[in-house]
Amino acid sequence: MGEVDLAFIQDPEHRPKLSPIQVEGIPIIDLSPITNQTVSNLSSIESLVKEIGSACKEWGFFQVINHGVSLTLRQRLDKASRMFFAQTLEEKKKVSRDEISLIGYYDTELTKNVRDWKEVFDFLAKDPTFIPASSDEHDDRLIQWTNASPEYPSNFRNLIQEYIEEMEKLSFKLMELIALSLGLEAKRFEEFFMKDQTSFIRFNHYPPCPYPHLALGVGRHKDGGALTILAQDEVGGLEVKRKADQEWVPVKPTPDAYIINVGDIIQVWSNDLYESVEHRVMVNYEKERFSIPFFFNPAHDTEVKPLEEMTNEENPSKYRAYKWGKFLVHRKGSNFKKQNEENIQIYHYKIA
Ligand SMILES: O=C(O)CCC(=O)C(=O)O
Ligand SMILES: [Fe+2]
Repeated sequence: MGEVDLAFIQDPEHRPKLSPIQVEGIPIIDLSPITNQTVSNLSSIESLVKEIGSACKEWGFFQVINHGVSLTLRQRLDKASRMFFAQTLEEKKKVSRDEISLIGYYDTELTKNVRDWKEVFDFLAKDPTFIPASSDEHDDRLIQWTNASPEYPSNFRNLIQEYIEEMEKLSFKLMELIALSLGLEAKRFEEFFMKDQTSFIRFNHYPPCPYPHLALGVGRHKDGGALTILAQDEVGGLEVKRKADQEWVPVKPTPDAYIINVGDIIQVWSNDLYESVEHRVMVNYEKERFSIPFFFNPAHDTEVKPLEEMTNEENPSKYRAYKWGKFLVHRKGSNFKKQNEENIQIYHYKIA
């Protein structure tokens, strides 16, 4: 691709700095106190809970090590994902997203109306997943999203399913730690994810880009769900907007670590105590990059609003309730088609 395709070009204020500042990055948290154990013995994990709480408050992002997810499994999945993307476009399009089931392969995703320099393959944790038929609040119809099953590599589907189980286990543990850090019962969030979860995993491939100073792999955005668990490879490119000074800070790859970020739903549940932080992905002139985020999302009919325990007379609820499924459908629509307005954001539900 020699010529610049304008669809990918970011407005000047959103273009990346190719040599980002080298600074102390997001905290690295050692999960060994809870690996292979239940989060029941509060005293042994007190300092871990504090670390999680400060990371959520100060950064909205952290990395975890000693998380209990098998490295071999991660490596096998990573290899399978590379094999999948190395196929011809024609092969990959056999498992394309369609207008009904917005899950599968896609290479023309937009973030805030600018095209991302990437191709993706999405796979649901629960098949089928129930989703509202439209974002119209008066429309009660539901549809089902289902997974497309890639034929190649032949073990891809099984590996994905095995890995999703690990991601779910880790997500539940992290949600318990986050609940404790907010002064809530460890299992406070469990009910939202027990039935009809809308979680999904995404395989991202960012090919080398001839104009990395103008385009982004993923434009600046906040994750709309509850929690994201990201595996990035050794190339690097993820940047997080540091809350302290609004600088874009690179997240340096740490071998076998997962990057965790709080999504919009936790921001609302916590009544803004924790914030869903903006991030973006830079692309690279020479190197391709792969990443695998797992988006831990509640059931479509979850009514998202600040938890009662997080509000009181001095600190009233900062958001009106909204239905997660409606938000998700609205957001997905804007990733699919260019729109004349900004895509849906939680601040649209903010009580002034
Ligand atoms: O590839 C990455 O490092 C992050 C991707 C991301 O932020 C997303 O897919 O929401
Ligand atoms: Fe993201």
